[in-house]
Amino acid sequence: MTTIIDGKAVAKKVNEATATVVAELKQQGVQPGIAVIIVGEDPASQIYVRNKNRKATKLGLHSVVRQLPATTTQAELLSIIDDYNSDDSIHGILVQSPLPKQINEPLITLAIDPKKDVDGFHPTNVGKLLTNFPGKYPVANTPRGIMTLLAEYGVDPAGKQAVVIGRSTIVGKPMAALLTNANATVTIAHSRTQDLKALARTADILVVATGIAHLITGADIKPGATVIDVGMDRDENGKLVGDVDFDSAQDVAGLITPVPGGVGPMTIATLMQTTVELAKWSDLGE
Ligand SMILES: Nc1nc2c(c(=O)[nH]1)N[C@@H](CN(C=O)c1ccc(C(=O)N[C@@H](CCC(=O)O)C(=O)O)cc1)CN2
Ligand SMILES: [Mg+2]
Repeated sequence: MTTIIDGKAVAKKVNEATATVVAELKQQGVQPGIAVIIVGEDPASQIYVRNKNRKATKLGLHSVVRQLPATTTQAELLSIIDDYNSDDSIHGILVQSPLPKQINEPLITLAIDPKKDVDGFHPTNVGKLLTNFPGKYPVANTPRGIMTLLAEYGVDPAGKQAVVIGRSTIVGKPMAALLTNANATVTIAHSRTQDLKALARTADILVVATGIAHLITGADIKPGATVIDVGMDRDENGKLVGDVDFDSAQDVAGLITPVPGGVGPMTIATLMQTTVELAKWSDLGE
């Protein structure tokens, strides 16, 4: 029997908890605020940003979307980030990725106040994650959301073999750090990994974040493994599919996330959760 992990249901649960915390914070005179900056007209990014704004407003947050033209310069973007860094009504700042090529993305990440870095991409926060630093700091929302899914479905990473395919700053690297901190034995694989599929078959927990449609099939999965598909790809008919071939994989996996409806919904739910935490930590000094 394979369990299909219901990301929508878990996201709903996370959002309900967030709404409760927002109501408590408002009683104490604090309204958590998020600013999302988007540069250019990438259609997928437009949808994600609209969904973030809708969800934030629905949960009672103060939500600002700053739409900038694709021709925005590095200096202009830095100046806008600076404004939000010193705006007390904003607790979380997010610059939607990808950015146009004239923008130096690492320098943008560095410009965000680490205390308002709701994506958890600032090197200060990445360093804290990597060192399993004590205390409170933001962690990248997609991998954090995946940890929430694992916990909800009773998958304890401790002592397990985990393979993370993909080494991005948004998913692969923070995912590997979170699994390591949870006492899994973690291997990061990527496009230069030799015999990737044999490695995938060693995983008790397999996280796939490559952007290659159907890279992993049932034949590459250890029977009973937990398979987490972060991919959002288009197949030859333009249909949204994952990096895992769900049809063949679901016969082999113990637990598996679908695309859509698995990891995706957790990204925005966890983003809202993180924004509210940042507000709590800064305004209530927690
Ligand atoms: N600054 C950031 N940029 C980007 C991030 C990020 O975390 N921070 N992540 C992605 C895009 N993303 C949010 O920004 C995102 C992607 C997917 C989903 C989602 O809900 N997916 C659904 C399917 C949606 C569809 O039908 O197209 C699902 O998988 O069920 C939410 C947010 C890149 N940029
Ligand atoms: Mg404040």
